[in-house]
Amino acid sequence: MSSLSSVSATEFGEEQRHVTMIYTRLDEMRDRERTRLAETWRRTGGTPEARAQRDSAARGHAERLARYDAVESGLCFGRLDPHDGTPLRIGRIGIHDTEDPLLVDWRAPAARPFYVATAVTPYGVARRRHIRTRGRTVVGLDDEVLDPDVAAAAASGTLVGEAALMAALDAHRTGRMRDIVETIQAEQDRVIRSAAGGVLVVQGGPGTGKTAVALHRAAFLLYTHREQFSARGVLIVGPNPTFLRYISQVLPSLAETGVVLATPGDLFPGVDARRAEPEAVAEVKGRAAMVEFLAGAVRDRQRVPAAPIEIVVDRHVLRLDAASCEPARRRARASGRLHNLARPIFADGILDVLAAQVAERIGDDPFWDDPLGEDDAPGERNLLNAADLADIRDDLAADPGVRAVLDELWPVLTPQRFLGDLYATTDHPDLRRAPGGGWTPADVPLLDEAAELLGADDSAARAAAARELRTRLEYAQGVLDITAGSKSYEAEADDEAEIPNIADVMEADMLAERLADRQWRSAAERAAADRSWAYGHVIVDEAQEVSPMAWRMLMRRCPSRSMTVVGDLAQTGAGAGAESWSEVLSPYVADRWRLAELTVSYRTPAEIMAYAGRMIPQVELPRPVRSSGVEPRELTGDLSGLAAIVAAEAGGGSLAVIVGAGRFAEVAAVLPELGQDVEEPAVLLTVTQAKGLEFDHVVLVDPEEIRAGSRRGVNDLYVALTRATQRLTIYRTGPAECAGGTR
Ligand SMILES: Nc1ncnc2c1ncn2[C@@H]1O[C@H](COP(=O)(O)OP(=O)(O)OP(=O)(O)O)[C@@H](O)[C@H]1O
Repeated sequence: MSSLSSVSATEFGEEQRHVTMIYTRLDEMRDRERTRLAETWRRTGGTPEARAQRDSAARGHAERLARYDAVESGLCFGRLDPHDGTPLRIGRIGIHDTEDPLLVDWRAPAARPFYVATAVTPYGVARRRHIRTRGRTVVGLDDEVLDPDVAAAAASGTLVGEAALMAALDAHRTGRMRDIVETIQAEQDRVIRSAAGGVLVVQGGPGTGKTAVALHRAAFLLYTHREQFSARGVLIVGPNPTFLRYISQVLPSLAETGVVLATPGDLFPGVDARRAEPEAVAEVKGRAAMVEFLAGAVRDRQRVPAAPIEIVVDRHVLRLDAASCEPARRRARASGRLHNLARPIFADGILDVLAAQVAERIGDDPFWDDPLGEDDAPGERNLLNAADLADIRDDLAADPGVRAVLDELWPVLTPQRFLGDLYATTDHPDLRRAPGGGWTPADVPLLDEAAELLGADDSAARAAAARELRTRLEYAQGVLDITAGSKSYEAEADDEAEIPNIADVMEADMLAERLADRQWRSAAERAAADRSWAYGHVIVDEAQEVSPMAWRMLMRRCPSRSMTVVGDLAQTGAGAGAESWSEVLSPYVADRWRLAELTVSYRTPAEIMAYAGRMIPQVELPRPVRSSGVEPRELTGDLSGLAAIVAAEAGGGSLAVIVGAGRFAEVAAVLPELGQDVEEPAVLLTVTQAKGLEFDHVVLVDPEEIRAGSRRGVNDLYVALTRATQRLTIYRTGPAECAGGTR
């Protein structure tokens, strides 16, 4: 077992000197970036390409500066003393002094023993030290001697850096999640450093650190595969904007900024899905059956006339009916193209039908079988040739009446128009709604599905891209010609003859590609604006809430299937949420996914966990790592009593009042000062809103109503019971005669 050792004043001083040296080096790095940034901005003018290069260089300097600022607090937090060799300091980023590492990045392989070494498996480490700092001052050192000879060395379940861990867990919550880089536990470290490829599912009860682990894994992957993942971007999906705000500071504090945080409702660029709708409707929209429903609705928009249609073109009355249009529809469908891309085939077929009717009227030769009388040879029945027919088709294609009929029979559709029209006309009772009024989060996967079914007529965009590529190629060729010219001139000096020139190492098309890649927007920004962007890695948090339709959309964003799926099936609240990971994943990766389980709850104290165990004995709970010494209390009273409790708690750490959705309005009326901004000291939330969050003190109103409130009421109650880090109050609103009383 590891043992704590006392630290002498000399050692304290030595540690302070080293920490000061690291900060001095950080200051130098910062100054250098600041100077470079200023120099870059001073460079003005030049070609558009030179300006773009300057912008991109400036962006790089600014990002590095921001990174150095972000790691200021707790820059160096650990030290490993090997049995032989020099000690290693572990910190938020790697810092070198000439050859030697002053500070090893926590993600580097050399830092790993800091998180996983135990007395049983010390990885060559004799001592592990947690360094606590305030500002730049060392305020505490916690040492563990990893001694395999100490008795009872088989202590499994040993907490790594227990003092530092307990200090972190007991700290007040602020409404912003903190990183756990100083106290990552061994089972968490294994998940964080798991290989990037394939789908990794991280299952664990509330408070086991799933979110924390997912975010640190993002930082680890970006560090380990920087090229690959910063070019394609990493997407982190969370259940709602409040949750994303709650976790938004973690990656910046780990000096990683190039990550896209989004809810599933944010993933259709150009659509702001804020409209609310009943859970039952969202559930219907999330079902896998919507795939067929939408596909059927697209086919329904590929029509033939139910009754004959007449179109007047140049005084000719032309007719279309089901029989004459059916071959065009068959041919368009058989092409296998998506709806919008198959429309030209359908239109061609219809124009053929109409052109034939016009030709029959104006080109018919009544004397075709006896053109000059007597025994003259028969001619063509129709006087028009192929060119005449083509002219007729062109005229028809431009005719507004014909175009209107084509739009009626096979309209070119955007996903928004298609879905809005479908909702307005469907006889599905849950889905029918008037046009307009915006989109809900559950509409977004349907818009995405519709986009896949409809296809974009991107011929104009492709032509523009081809034009741009030509321009880039010409420009690149120009650059190569100029540098090749300057080479032959400079090569007169012998010593420069060996210096390779850009024209020697790069073809024009390669250079053109580089120029295209070097965009001024970051990969994360470009990804967020592009529906068809393929991310390098996708992390889905609270993944149990994701509906089958939303999974389809997420999988489209990650064709490489390099994914981390984080959740707890026992907490599923959404009607369309998951009950089994294999059910969720098998359509995409069959059984090729791996499971990691987290078993220890770092949030919920033993007293609250035991209480939860009594309330919901059917749920298997994670093992709490600490106790608060405070038993949950049960109170009964009316709603004004609730207001009194909230008022009495003011200033005692973060507080959340959690209610079932059905009681929200009523409770909000008596607690008007409470909003939903989790950075405020006290908030009022529904269970769904509280998912993934935590507070020092939770007041849970009428738990039995939450349990009875939905098909997944037990899961909701489980979520609500496990949000507190210190204290839990159960408040039951009893009959009037109990008003204000407690029991
Ligand atoms: N190794 C650790 N060191 C310090 N704090 C930790 C550690 N692991 C988890 N925590 C803390 O425990 C709390 C719960 O973590 P987190 O929110 O990641 O759990 P979760 O499994 O996602 O919970 P839920 O299922 O409720 O969403 C957070 O405050 C987190 O910072």
